[in-house]
Amino acid sequence: MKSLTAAVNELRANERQWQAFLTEGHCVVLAPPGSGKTKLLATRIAYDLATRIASPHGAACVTLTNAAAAELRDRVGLLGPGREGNLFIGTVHSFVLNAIVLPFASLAGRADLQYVTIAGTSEIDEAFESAVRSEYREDEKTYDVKSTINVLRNRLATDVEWAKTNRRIRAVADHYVSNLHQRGLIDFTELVHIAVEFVENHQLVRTALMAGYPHLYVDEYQDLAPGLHRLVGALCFEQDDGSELFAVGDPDQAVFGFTGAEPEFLAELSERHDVETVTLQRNYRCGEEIARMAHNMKQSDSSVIGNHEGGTATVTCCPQGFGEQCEHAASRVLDSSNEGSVLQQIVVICPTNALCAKAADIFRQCNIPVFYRNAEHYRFTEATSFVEGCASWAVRGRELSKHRLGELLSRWRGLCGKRDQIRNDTALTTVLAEYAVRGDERAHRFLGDILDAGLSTALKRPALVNDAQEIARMKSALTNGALKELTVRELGERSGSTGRVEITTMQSSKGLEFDTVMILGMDQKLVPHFGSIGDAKKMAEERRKFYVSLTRARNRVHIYYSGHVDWSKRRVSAGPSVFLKEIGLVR
Ligand SMILES: Nc1ncnc2c1ncn2[C@@H]1O[C@H](COP(=O)(O)OP(=O)(O)OP(=O)(O)O)[C@@H](O)[C@H]1O
Repeated sequence: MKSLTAAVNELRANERQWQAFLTEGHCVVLAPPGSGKTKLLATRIAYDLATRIASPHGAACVTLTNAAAAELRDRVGLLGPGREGNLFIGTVHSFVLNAIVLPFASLAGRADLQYVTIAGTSEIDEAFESAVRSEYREDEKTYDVKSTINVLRNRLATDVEWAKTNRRIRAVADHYVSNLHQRGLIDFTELVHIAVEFVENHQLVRTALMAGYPHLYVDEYQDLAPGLHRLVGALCFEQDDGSELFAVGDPDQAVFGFTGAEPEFLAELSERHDVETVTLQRNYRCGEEIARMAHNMKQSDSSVIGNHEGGTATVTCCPQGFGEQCEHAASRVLDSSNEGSVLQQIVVICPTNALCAKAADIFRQCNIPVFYRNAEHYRFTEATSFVEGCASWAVRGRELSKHRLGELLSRWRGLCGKRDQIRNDTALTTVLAEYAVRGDERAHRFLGDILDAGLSTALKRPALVNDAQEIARMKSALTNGALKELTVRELGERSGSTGRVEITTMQSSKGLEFDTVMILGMDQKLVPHFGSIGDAKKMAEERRKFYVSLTRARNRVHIYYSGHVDWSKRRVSAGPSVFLKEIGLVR
C-alpha cells in the first residue's frame, strides 16, 4: 500500500488531477498529452479496489489496445493488493466476449453463443472476397467497399444510415455475414452488436453485469468503437443503481476514425448534466517550446501549461528521398549515443508500416539496434507478449529481463484457467529452466515447448480466440516465415525496448514517451495523405495523428521531409507537409 499512498500524494499536488481523483458518481476526464491520465486512471482503479469496492464486486476497465491493457494491468498491479479475481482490464472486444456475451448468452436467450467460434483473419478475408464477387464484376473498382462496410458495421448503422450508401455495399455486407454464419463463424463486430442488444434489451443482463462490475473505467474514450458508447449509455445511464463511470480521453488525440470511432462521443458524454467533467491542464512531458508548437495543432480550445522549460524542434530537408532521411536520422542517433544518450529514449515515427520497415532496415545497416514490432508477423496480445516475456526471463534472468517469475506465473494462470494449475505451473517452470542455457536455439522450438506445456490447450477456450489467432501467426512466422532465424534470446529481446531505438507508426506511438522524437516522411501527400486532402474530417484526423506524434517528446523533436513522395516509380513533388507550416517550422 506504500506505493499507492505515494501515487495518491502525487495526484494531490495537482489541483485538477486531485479534483478528478475525488469525484463520486460519473466522471469524465479530458486530458491533453502528458497530463497524467494513465497515472490518474491506474491510481484511481487501485484506490477504488482497495477502499471502495467490496468483494465480490469488482471493477472493469476497457482499453483501446492489448498493449494499453497490459501496461495498465502492470501499473495497477504495482499499486495495489492482488484482486485479479474481480478486476477486468482488457479491450472492447475482450470485454464484450468475456464479460457480456459468454456469461450472459443463456440469460439473453442465445445459449448457442456459449460455444461461439470467432472467425480468423483468413476466414474473414475469404468470406469478404466471396461477398464482393457476388455483387461486383472483376473489372469494377471495389477499393472502398471494405472500409465503408467496416465503418458502418462498427458504427452499428441504422437502416436509414445504410440506405444513404450504395445498395450494393449493403448487399455485400449482408452476404459477408451470412458467409461467415454458413461456416458457423462470427466476427468481433457482430459480437459487439450482440453485446449491445443483450445490454439494451435485457434488464437482467444489465443488473447482473453491473452487480459484478459496479465501477466501469474507460481509457482513450475518444478512440473506442461506437458500440462501447452504446454499452456505456445503457449500463451507466439507463438505470439508477449506483454504478459509476470513470472515463478518460482527449478529443485532440482521436486517431482511430477508420474504425468508426468519433471524438464527438466523448464530448457528448462530458456535456451530460449527470457527469462531472474535469479538464487536466499540466503537460508533465513536453518542454514548453514543444508544448507551445503542438498547441497550434489542437482543435479544442482548452489551454495547456508546460511543466518544464526548454524543448527544441528542428526540421531537415533531405532532397534525395526517404532513404536519405533515414540515413540522416541514423547519424544523428549515433552522434547522440556517442555523447551518452540512451537508445531506448529515442523513437523514430513514420507515417506507414512500410516506411517503418524501411527505416528499421537502414538503421540496422548502420549498426543501430532497433525495436520494431511489425504487425505483419504477429500482433501484440496477452499470449504473444507472454511468450516473449518467458523467453526473456528464461535467457536473461530477472534483472535484465525486468520480468518476475511470480508475474509470469500469474499471467500463465490467467491464460490456462484454474484447472490443472499445479501441472501447468510445473510444466512452464520446467521449460523456462531448460532454456536458461539454450538461448541460441531457434525460437520456434521454444514456442513449441510452451504450447506443449499447456498453452495449446488454453488457447482452445473461446475467450482466447484472438490470442489463438496471433499465436498461430507467431508460430508460422517463427517456423518457416520471416522470423525463422530468430533465436530464443532474440525472441526475448522483443519483450522490451531496452538498448534499442524504437520505430513505430504515428498511430502506434500513442501513449508512448521519449526524450527524443524523430518524425520522418513529413511530405505533403504522405502526411496528410493525398486521399485526405480536401476532406475536412479526414484532414482533422491526420492533423491529430501528427499532434500525437509531436507530443511524445520530452526534450527534442527532429522532423524530416524531402519535398516529394515516390509512388510506384512516379515522383510527386508537393513540398513539405502543410502541418509543418501550421506549427511554424517551415514557411
Ligand atoms: N501528478 C504528477 N506528478 C508528477 N508527475 C506526473 C504527475 N502526473 C503525471 N506525471 C508524469 O507525467 C508523464 C505523463 O503521464 P501519463 O503517461 O500518465 O500521461 P498521459 O496523459 O496518459 O499521456 P498521453 O495521453 O500523452 O499518453 C509521466 O511521466 C508521469 O509519471
